[in-house]
Amino acid sequence: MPKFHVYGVGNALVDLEYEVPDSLLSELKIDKGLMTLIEEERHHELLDKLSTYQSRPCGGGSAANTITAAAQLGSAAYYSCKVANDVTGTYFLDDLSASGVQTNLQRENLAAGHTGKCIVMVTPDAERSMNTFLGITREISVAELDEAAIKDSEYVYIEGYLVPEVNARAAAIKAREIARANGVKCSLTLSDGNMVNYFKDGLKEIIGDGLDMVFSNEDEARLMFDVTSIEDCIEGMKSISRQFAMTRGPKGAMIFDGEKLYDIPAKKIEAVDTNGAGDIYAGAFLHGLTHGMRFADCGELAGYAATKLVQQMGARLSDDQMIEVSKRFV
Ligand SMILES: Nc1ncnc2c1ncn2[C@@H]1O[C@H](COP(=O)(O)OP(=O)(O)OP(=O)(O)O)[C@@H](O)[C@H]1O
Ligand SMILES: O=C(O)C(=O)C[C@H](O)[C@H](O)CO
Repeated sequence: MPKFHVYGVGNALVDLEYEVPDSLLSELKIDKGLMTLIEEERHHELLDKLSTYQSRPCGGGSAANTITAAAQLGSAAYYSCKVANDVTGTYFLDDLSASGVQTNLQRENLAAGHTGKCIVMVTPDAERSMNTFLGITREISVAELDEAAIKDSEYVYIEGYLVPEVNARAAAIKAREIARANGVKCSLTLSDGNMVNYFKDGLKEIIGDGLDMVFSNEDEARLMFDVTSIEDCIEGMKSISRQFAMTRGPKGAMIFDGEKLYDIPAKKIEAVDTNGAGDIYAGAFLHGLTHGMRFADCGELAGYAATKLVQQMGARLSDDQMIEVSKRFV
């Protein structure tokens, strides 16, 4: 038995989440529903403009959300990432260790700098628009990978958000190569429309000659394969991965186990914040896959967890909430 069920690699970010009206997005020229990379100056400018709004920090980072969710459900999990020796970095690491996630980082050896932060603006339609200041995670590279841990894992999970920086992309590709050479399954999330729009070739480099499992929402799939119909998205997803899950917000998800396609509807609920919906979906799905659950049941578990998450603010559920999720699927 491998030591880890899931090994993730991605950005380490702490989210600062704000509930804002749509008019503020237009005023601040924010791309609605997308993730935009910003520099430190813009980060401070946005914080100033948001100073009259309530916010609370919360562990974020797409793959970190996924790996944490899997760990909360009981998976043995590892996360490769980079934080600085500041308050935000300590906050991020405390969060990971509270969920039992192992990492490559040692608190006494953290470099100086700024840990990455993501300003998440949530509008009344529950859509999240993100502005990310990567800080030190911009430097994530193959040095953050733990080859022995990858070899001792059942699944590697890579976030598409690693694609813009050459060194980060190299780490994603290396993680896939180590996995492939050692019979470890490899999965990826396409992450975001902007990543697909601007870095499609880089994502193709990460995908290589195909993966075991890919997570995408339907908009990302449309952009990735330059198609409009859901049928063409499905064909596109089949061309890059043996299995896949294509999430569709309130419509649920379409999942493919290599032979059969399942259309799994979502429960009708009132969503307040969709930040992290795709992340927790992937985490619960990977937990199911690595714990002998049938493929369709992984989709049910993932959808249940994601639908629970979007009914509250923040990208993560508490340990107690995750225990409730897991109890429904024993
Ligand atoms: N409005 C909603 N009602 C019910 N379930 C929802 C809703 N929005 C999201 N979900 C659940 O979350 C899953 C993932 O949602 P979605 O397709 O929006 O992911 P995403 O776009 O990757 O999210 P994000 O990028 O914000 O993490 C859906 O398959 C569904 O189970
Ligand atoms: O911007 C990135 O790189 C992200 O991964 C953003 C995350 O999805 C965000 O922190 C959500 O928790």
